[in-house]
Amino acid sequence: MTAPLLALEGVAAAYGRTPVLFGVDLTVPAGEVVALMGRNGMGKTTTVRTIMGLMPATAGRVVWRGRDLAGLAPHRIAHLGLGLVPEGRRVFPTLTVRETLVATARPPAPGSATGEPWTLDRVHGLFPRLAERADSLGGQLSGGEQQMLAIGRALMTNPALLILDEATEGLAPVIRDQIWAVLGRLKAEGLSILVIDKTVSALARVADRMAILEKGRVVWTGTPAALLAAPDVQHRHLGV
Ligand SMILES: Nc1ncnc2c1ncn2[C@@H]1O[C@H](COP(=O)(O)OP(=O)(O)OP(=O)(O)O)[C@@H](O)[C@H]1O
Repeated sequence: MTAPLLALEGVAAAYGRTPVLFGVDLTVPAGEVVALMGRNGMGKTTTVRTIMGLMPATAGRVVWRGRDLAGLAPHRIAHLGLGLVPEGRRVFPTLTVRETLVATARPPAPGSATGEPWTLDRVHGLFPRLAERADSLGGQLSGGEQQMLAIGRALMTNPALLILDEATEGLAPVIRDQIWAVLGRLKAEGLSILVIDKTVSALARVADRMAILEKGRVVWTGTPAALLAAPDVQHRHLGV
């Protein structure tokens, strides 16, 4: 069996003296879409921050293609092929859309190309709105446009794994639908994706496997079909 692209093995993390993750086990196999779910405050964003090296794991390991990422700075981790679409989008307010996309462009990390490299034209093909807004400053964009830009910016780094933290939160339904459609296209191209979101039905359509985080631990994993067939699990762990 080949090693998974990303594996979290018993990962713990804390804010100061307050532990938040208590041993997270999570695997993203190459070419798969994994959904990470959980109610507010259960540790999803903290898990992402720990993967990206934005905070240290106090126990356990984050392993990328068999390599322990402990001690690597966030930019080094990103350069290995992890592309983050952060919660809250964090677009650069004083750069134009074009400048943002060009400034973040990188070739794929060695051995991690999953298809045709991402270019400005390819990102515009995915999000035509970004072409129309190419000369607008990040700070002038609507929430939906900022989200498209955050995804385009991550794709321009030619990631082997795209990580999206609440990428549809607070957006109009029509924009959410566009983003889910884009994730479907990226999956069809073979990109590996770790997606955090609250919309179970949309996640179930795109994901190969799903994991539920509760109080800093993964308490359930399974297929979308298994989750959809288990309303008690959804009710107990997701409050839906
Ligand atoms: N900077 C911080 N300092 C202290 N505690 C924090 C900090 N950020 C998050 N926490 C706490 O850590 C826990 C996990 O938060 P986290 O943001 O990882 O959850 P989440 O599952 O992503 O939630 P949400 O869906 O609300 O984004 C929460 O109890 C939260 O209050």
